[in-house]
Amino acid sequence: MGPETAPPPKLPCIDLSSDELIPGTPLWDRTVAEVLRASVEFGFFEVVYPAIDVSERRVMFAKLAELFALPLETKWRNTHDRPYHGYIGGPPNNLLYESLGVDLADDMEVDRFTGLMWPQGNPGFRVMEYKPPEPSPDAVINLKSHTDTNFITVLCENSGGLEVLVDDGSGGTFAPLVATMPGSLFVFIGDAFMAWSNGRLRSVPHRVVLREDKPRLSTGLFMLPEGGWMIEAPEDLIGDENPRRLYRPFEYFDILTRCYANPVKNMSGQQVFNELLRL
Ligand SMILES: O=C(O)CCC(=O)C(=O)O
Ligand SMILES: [Fe+2]
Repeated sequence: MGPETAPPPKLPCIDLSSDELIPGTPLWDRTVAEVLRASVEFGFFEVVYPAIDVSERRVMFAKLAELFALPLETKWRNTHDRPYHGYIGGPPNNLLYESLGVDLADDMEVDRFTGLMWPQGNPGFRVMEYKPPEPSPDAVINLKSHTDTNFITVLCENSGGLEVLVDDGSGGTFAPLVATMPGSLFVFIGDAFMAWSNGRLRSVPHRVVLREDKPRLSTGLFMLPEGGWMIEAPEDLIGDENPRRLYRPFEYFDILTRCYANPVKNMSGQQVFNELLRL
């Protein structure tokens, strides 16, 4: 048997598709309140945002499949001195998960990346491919449970497999994130945002489990703070609920390095924040 997963509960889904979603309108204020509530209660939400239409997504995922089909030697060219920014996965480490990162993905960086990989353009996102287990009678965890260390992650995926830890009143169970609309994106609050918000927003453990005999492709936009700055919760977020700062000031890349310094690959970001920074 594969890892256990709960049936899908009602998870937050926020509609950002309306042209009338303009700052200052009641619709804007209601939507902001929904985003805040989902970030506090769940630490993630689905976004209905059909700006990338279904056919564009199909083209993008076909390109990504070509990208991951490149020889390993080509993908290895995408190196980076920061953990989790270059190429990850592939043999001999993990046959079931691969990812390629493009840092500060402006036009120049995307050109540099595509120059390494390909002559044509590609979106400047970290892209992930998960291979189904072979043969695949059972579900297999392709990406183990973790919280994201950064501020905000936006995921765009071609098929299911993503699961989040939801509170079931007895320590939590993993529930599949099933997109309610074909154009949906998934947004996750990361540990750095949790600490910056003085523990108000939640960073939620999630994982990837493939149950179908079909590879999963996913692109992620990972919003990180700039290096070299000390980050701490603003005064406004110290109040009735949390009358003092919960986390020490931190420099983001120092924390990221500590997450990956652990020999058993990584302490989860949440563990690092809680063990090293919690006041
Ligand atoms: O495959 C995905 O969409 C999730 C990837 C993920 O959770 C991560 O890279 O932090
Ligand atoms: Fe993640």
